[in-house]
Amino acid sequence: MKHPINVTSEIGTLKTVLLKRPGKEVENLTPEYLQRLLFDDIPYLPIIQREHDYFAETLKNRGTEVLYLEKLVAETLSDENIRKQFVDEMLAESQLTANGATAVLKEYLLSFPTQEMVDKIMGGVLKKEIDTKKKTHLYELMEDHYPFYLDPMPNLYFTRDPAASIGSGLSINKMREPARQRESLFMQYIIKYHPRFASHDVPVWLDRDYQFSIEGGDELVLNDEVVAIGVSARTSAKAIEQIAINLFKKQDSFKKVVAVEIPKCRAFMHLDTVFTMVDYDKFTIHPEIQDSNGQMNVYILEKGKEENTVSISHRNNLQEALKEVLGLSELVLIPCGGGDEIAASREQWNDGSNTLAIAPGVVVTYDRNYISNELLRQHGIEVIEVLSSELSRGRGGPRCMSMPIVRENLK
Ligand SMILES: NC(=O)NCCC[C@H](N)C(=O)O
Repeated sequence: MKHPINVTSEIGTLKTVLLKRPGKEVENLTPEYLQRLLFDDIPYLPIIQREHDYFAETLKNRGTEVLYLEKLVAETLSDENIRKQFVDEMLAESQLTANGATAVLKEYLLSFPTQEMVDKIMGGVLKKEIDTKKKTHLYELMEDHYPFYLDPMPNLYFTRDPAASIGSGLSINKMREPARQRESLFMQYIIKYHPRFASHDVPVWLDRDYQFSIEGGDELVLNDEVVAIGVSARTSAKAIEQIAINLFKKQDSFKKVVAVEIPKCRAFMHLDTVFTMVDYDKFTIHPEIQDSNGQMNVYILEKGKEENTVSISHRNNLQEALKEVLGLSELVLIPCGGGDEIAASREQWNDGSNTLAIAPGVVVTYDRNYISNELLRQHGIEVIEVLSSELSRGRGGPRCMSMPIVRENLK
């Protein structure tokens, strides 16, 4: 059987992708905890599901195999011992909001059939679901208005971020925000125990035990030699240097990691919210990541002379740096919102720069970003629009909502 992971570009024809259909976790959002759970509003579940199904159908209609995270996890946990081990680990990482809840929660979760258990872990467990027994301890008698034992994971439909396929392996990410840190545990189990992956010894370039954060929205595989990684609010310079060292050592096709520094703010949380690749020589960009002279900090990391080191050189122009590393004489940056101050800002907020390429020059985008979409078309890109009223409330677009597992290699 062929190796189960193969991603050697951002734009090669998308053969297999991992999605997560939004579920109960989205309905467990309340205004009080929105900020902490990294949402700006509460999506309406039936509509966000309809929009997500439309997104999945769009990909399937173009020949992409769609895998669902929630199904892979349930399949992974079909063995009783692995299931118990997973629940233990998940509970240990869940910073339970009441002392002594672990044992009772474990029993509760394991009482469900596996798929229901997985959906419950993802959706969150309310205290009132299991608070039936007589309260005997002081802490149990104390008034506590926090509703959850296990927090919901509403950001799971952004499958891009907890892990990223690079070449034949992946990074399983230490995520920056507490609200998302448990998400990458699912991928760790899938890679280790799911029959599709387990027997293939999938290389892990950086795993979730690494001390410094990195998220998939910052990791862009430009070709089989070059990876671009955003230095962002979510991804640290230290993790970038370490993954570069590991990639140069273990996967010999990768020669360069381009670290692109972007402003550290909520609207630009990952590199892919302001910059994506749409064709061999075309990228979307949100103009605000460059200064008034069109400059920004870009660092090129290459294998160092000593073992486990990198050599680093600085550039201050993204377009020129990309031409250099990709060996191109011309390269186009297509500005989000056409560069108009208001349109750019509005459409970037709604992920106008966050395109998912499904083949060279073919992208999936949100329908609401009509100015950016039109501009992409004017540059010869085929733009396939998907519905976005509710999906966009989580602050991520088509690239964020998809984790490529297999892409065709570029010729
Ligand atoms: N790659 C991405 O930019 N993903 C979007 C993540 C949105 C999510 N609400 C978050 O704040 O992490």
